[in-house]
Amino acid sequence: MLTVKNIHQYYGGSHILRDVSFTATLGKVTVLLGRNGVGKTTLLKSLMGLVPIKSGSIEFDGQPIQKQTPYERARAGMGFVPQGREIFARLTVEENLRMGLAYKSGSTPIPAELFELFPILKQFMNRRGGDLSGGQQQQLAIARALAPKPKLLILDEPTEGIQPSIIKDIGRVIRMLADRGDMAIVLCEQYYDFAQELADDYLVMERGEVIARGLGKDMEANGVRQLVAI
Ligand SMILES: Nc1ncnc2c1ncn2[C@@H]1O[C@H](COP(=O)(O)OP(=O)(O)OP(=O)(O)O)[C@@H](O)[C@H]1O
Repeated sequence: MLTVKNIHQYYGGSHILRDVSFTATLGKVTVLLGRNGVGKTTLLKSLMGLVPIKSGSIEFDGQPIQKQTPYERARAGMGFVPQGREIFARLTVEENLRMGLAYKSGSTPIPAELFELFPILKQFMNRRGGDLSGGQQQQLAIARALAPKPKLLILDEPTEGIQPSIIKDIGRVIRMLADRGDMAIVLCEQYYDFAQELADDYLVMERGEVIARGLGKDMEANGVRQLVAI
């Protein structure tokens, strides 16, 4: 589904991503771990085309996409939940969800399934995004990314600053989406237990490089917890 090969990225003269390669597969959650500042967000932004890569290739659904704009990547079926959520605070929940459908035709309805996944959004449909709790905003950001039915969902630290009950709900949704088998999920996460519970595959980054990888079920035995401990 997603094949990343040998990508390098720089901010000015700083070499941030160093020869990063990995794949994400339909039906699986690929977890990306690493301490603060190792380049995880930069990697996710590179996948979405939000920052340019210097070299390497990104193939999505059989097509090279590294030259495509973020808009084209979204249209191709890549969904992104950014760090810090970035919902539109002054727009209502409904309007935020419609933003997720912005590149579809105007008549595309908001999928009813989103309200089964996150019932609170139905209840707060006319409330402004900025008036939701952090956890509700995170659910909204995930629902907005899901609205156009992506084939790949990329999430950047969805548990950051979120209360435990909502973290559980978000975890259940991620597992359910992966188990349906028609979506690949890339999850960047600092919360180790959450990451381990969801991981089918894992990658650990350090100073812009992938330094460890394997199956989620082997994370504990492989000492990943120690690798990412602060
Ligand atoms: N826009 C930018 N311009 C210059 N340097 C940047 C920029 N964004 C990030 N960096 C630097 O790139 C490196 C990687 O940052 P990045 O945000 O990708 O790390 P991260 O692993 O996602 O960290 P965190 O967990 O804190 O979000 C850091 O050294 C950071 O200071």
